[in-house]
Amino acid sequence: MLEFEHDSLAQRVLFGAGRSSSHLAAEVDRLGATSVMVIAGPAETDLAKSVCREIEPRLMYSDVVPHVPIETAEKARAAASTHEVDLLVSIGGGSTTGLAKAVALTTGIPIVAIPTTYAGSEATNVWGLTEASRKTTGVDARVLPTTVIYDVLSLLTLPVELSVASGLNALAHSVDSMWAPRADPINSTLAVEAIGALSRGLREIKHDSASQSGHEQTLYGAYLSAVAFASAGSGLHHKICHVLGGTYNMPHAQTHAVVLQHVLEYNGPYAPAAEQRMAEAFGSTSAVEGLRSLRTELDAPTALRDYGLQESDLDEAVALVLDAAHASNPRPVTTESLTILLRNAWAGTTSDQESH
Ligand SMILES: NC(=O)c1ccc[n+]([C@@H]2O[C@H](COP(=O)([O-])OP(=O)(O)OC[C@H]3O[C@@H](n4cnc5c(N)ncnc54)[C@H](O)[C@@H]3O)[C@@H](O)[C@H]2O)c1
Ligand SMILES: O=C(O)CCC(=O)CC(=O)O
Repeated sequence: MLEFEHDSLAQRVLFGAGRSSSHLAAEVDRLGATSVMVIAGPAETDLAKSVCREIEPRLMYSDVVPHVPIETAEKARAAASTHEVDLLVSIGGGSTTGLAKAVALTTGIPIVAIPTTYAGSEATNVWGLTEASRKTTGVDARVLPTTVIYDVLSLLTLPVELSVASGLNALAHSVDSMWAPRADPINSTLAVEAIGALSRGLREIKHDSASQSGHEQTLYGAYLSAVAFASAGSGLHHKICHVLGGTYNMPHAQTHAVVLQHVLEYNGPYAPAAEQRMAEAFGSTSAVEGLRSLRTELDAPTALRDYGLQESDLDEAVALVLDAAHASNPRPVTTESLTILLRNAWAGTTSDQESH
């Protein structure tokens, strides 16, 4: 029996290599904006100047901080108010999009997002803010960018390690969508298509870090993944990464890249239909094996301890994730099972090697 409720988010998506500048000018015109605030971190300033060459921004704003601390959000909101901004343009990764969303959340100012990583925040109505070492997330229609402009040329500068980690962040949106609280046949289908595109694209990028077709496939897969994630919600994987990012200031993409294999190994046997569909998308006999061999080929990040998590943080992290873990998970999550999962992710060992 097929029975589900599905909400699709309305958004304009413009995809084209070398088109970001003209697409942005056309969108500013279409939206009738007269006071544009461009948000781009210091490393993306030159790119932003180039992308904005056909418009006249009122303000170029570069105070971007990972995980959007509330103080950073408040300063950006004040700048938007001082300059009577009527359109936000974010040019950068998820941290930059996240800051634009924080401004939109309290002001309702529309966003045009031009992503430069595969994080996918541009396609979701999810916001995140960090206050006193705790990350809060929420869903609000005001933060969904009105328009997303994808230009693969803005991603060719990504170092291969960051492409891999960020691409695996996108892959995690898809895999987790297969068992997240609002998983349904529509978001599962998007997720499966995304897994195929991301696997192909990332292999091409690993072979040639400036491969345009590799980045294009990965960008397409990242968009589909984010749409699936926005629709299906956060599953166990996202709950874990949310705690690790917000509480221990772990780097977002690398954390996702490490944790994904452990969550897939944990849940896969308890979700056989999803596992089978993902296996086909990976072109493998099982999803677990498909992800394992992709990660090996990509030389993906393997251990959370390499990214700043201390062994002494693990017990607290387990407790925080358990508080947030959703009952929809296909396999029950207990203190013991989560401790093993997180300890393995911390040490970079697999469930059959068990770290102690
Ligand atoms: N709200 C959502 O739906 C959602 C979804 C995914 C991620 N996020 C949030 O996004 C943040 C992580 O985003 P991220 O992983 O993109 O990291 P990021 O935006 O912090 O960027 C990581 C690094 O990559 C650099 N960079 C970005 N684009 C580049 C390019 N094209 N070439 C070279 N360097 C480049 C940046 O300068 C930065 O140093 C987290 O805070 C996460 O919570 C939110
Ligand atoms: O915007 C946020 O910080 C919360 C959503 C998020 O980070 C999704 C993810 O974990 O990739």
